[in-house]
Amino acid sequence: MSEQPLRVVVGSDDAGLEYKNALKEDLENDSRVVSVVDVGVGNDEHTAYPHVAVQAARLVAEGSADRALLVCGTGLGVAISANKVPGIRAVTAHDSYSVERSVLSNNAQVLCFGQRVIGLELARKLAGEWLDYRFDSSSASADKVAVIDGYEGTGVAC
Ligand SMILES: O=C[C@H](O)[C@H](O)COP(=O)(O)O
Repeated sequence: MSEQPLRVVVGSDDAGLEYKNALKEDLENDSRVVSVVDVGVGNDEHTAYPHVAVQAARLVAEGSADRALLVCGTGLGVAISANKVPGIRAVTAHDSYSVERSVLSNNAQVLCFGQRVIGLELARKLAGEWLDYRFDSSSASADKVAVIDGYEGTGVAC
């Protein structure tokens, strides 16, 4: 049975613009993706990365999108920012195993890349792999993700 195609949000600051645009084009031409929403930045825009990352993460948190792919210089600032949105698990991952586990272990909905850290072709390959993974809510990892959620808000794990 084929997986449900994904609704993906893309976003970047000016330091990640080139990769964001390239990844967006890949996603738009990928049958595993049903829609791509670009929350910026556009050419010659200099919005600070937290604004873009939080806008993208909110779309995921409210259920308007399944995942977000964010790019800044390092992939760190967008991840930190996206994680401020309740319910969001955002990671920076620049290797294949971490990308896989970000979904299968952590049920992360947001993947972040650093344009100044990895090559474009590696970013494209990792993004392609990422689309194939789906979290298994019956896996042993699910209880651990629930613990993360339990800390959210109250600071006390359920
Ligand atoms: O994490 C932050 C990003 O890398 C951003 O693109 C660059 O931030 P800076 O200009 O503050 O170094």
